[in-house]
Amino acid sequence: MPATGAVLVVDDDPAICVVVGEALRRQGHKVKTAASIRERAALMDSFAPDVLITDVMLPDGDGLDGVADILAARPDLNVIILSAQNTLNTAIRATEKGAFEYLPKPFDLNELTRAVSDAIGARESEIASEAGLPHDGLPLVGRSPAMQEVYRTIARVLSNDLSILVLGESGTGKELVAEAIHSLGQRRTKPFVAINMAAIPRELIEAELFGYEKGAFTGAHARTAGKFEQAQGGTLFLDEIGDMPMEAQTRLLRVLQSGEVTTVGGSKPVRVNVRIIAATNKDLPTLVEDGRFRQDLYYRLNVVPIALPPLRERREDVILLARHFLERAAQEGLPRKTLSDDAAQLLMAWHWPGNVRELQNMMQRLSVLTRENVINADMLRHLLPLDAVPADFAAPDGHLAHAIRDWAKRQLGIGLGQPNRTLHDDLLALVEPVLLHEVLASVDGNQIRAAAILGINRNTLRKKLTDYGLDPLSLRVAD
Ligand SMILES: Nc1ncnc2c1ncn2[C@@H]1O[C@H](COP(=O)(O)OP(=O)(O)OP(=O)(O)O)[C@@H](O)[C@H]1O
Repeated sequence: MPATGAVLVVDDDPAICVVVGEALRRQGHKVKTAASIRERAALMDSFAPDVLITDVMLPDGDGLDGVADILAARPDLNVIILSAQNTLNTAIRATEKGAFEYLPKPFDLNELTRAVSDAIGARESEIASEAGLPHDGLPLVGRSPAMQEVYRTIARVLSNDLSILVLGESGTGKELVAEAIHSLGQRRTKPFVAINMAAIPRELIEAELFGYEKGAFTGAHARTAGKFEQAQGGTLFLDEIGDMPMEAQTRLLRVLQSGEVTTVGGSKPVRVNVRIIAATNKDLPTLVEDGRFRQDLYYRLNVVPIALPPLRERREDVILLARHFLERAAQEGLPRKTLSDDAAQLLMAWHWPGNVRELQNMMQRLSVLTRENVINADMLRHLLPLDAVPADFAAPDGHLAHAIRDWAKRQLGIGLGQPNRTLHDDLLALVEPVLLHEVLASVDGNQIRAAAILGINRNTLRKKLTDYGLDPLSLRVAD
């Protein structure tokens, strides 16, 4: 039996209070709801919950403000933050305030109820320290679910020294993630040192990493500290770790195990205290299988993996990133440019083989090269290889976006003056059954596989099928 307790749900959306409240009551929890910070304060005293679930944007202020004070008075309380502002900033603020869990909206109800059970079960909940982290100038842009997952993991590793392995194609932001962990974490006053295994001749890697003594090899004129020593107290970023030669891997493993480095040609070990963040665009398990990467080193580095998906798998971030880079160019003194709707569509349709780096370069070029202030699709086509967008790729997405725009315009026209419209749900009710049907049909009605492809929980899928009256059995291919 999962542990049960008293839960206070604070959200100004009555629908969320009802749905979440019901789900928690079904699990045996006692639930009360509040719609504002004022109501929350009153119930904190009279109801004394074990878990507080609170939204951030509340009618009378920021739901996160005050959470640290509540926790100071009730250190045993577990706080779960819900937020529609799905940025790294919110994730970090939530963790800073000592929140047990942060769930971006829209959240999965099963995930929320599980978080409540975990919170009540975990008497020793890990409350992150009041580190006083900076809130401005956060480097990572993007609000896609994939980036939110990245933010949540970053927020969780700021107050510890666990080794991180950042995975992702070239240009997805792996180094930026490493820098963010360093500059927001407890080592931020110490050095961040990066070394790229693919950029250094193989025979020099050990000397670069561990340093060398005078005369260790031709040209070694003086004792030189390696990257480990340079990063003392801080963070060492080992980029392209999959390209590290085997001998260097063995030596690296020994350093990680002993916490000591010995320079090339030296004999006296030096104690080092560095946090390791490694990154690769290679499939390390395959390299391990092929005998090209040490399995023990892989396990040592892969304590907390952070996977950055390619940009084409988080298209909702493309426009946000594009605008961010145009704005940055403007701040650097280049003319300020904006994107027209059709330019934005074209950018969304491109498959971004070079990921965020490609998008960034493109925006910089546009800032310099276009004379007009508004960049339209024709200018993009003229200047950039975007006319190479494959027809079968761009067209369906483009048509879909057009269709949705037309539909939304129509609905907004119809709905003028009518309150309580539910446009978002109406659209979902139109498109979701089609998506579910196609995916289920592609896997012969197998709900487990369909849920995996869709990236949603199996129970969520089952509920949606019931809601839409879809029958997966009818999709089975007859033998
Ligand atoms: N989410 C993001 N928000 C803002 N800028 C980003 C983001 N992701 C990447 N960038 C920018 O894109 C460029 C490429 O990112 P980065 O160098 O971190 O990628 P990488 O995955 O380490 O690439 P490589 O594997 O080629 O070393 C950088 O200039 C970085 O600042």
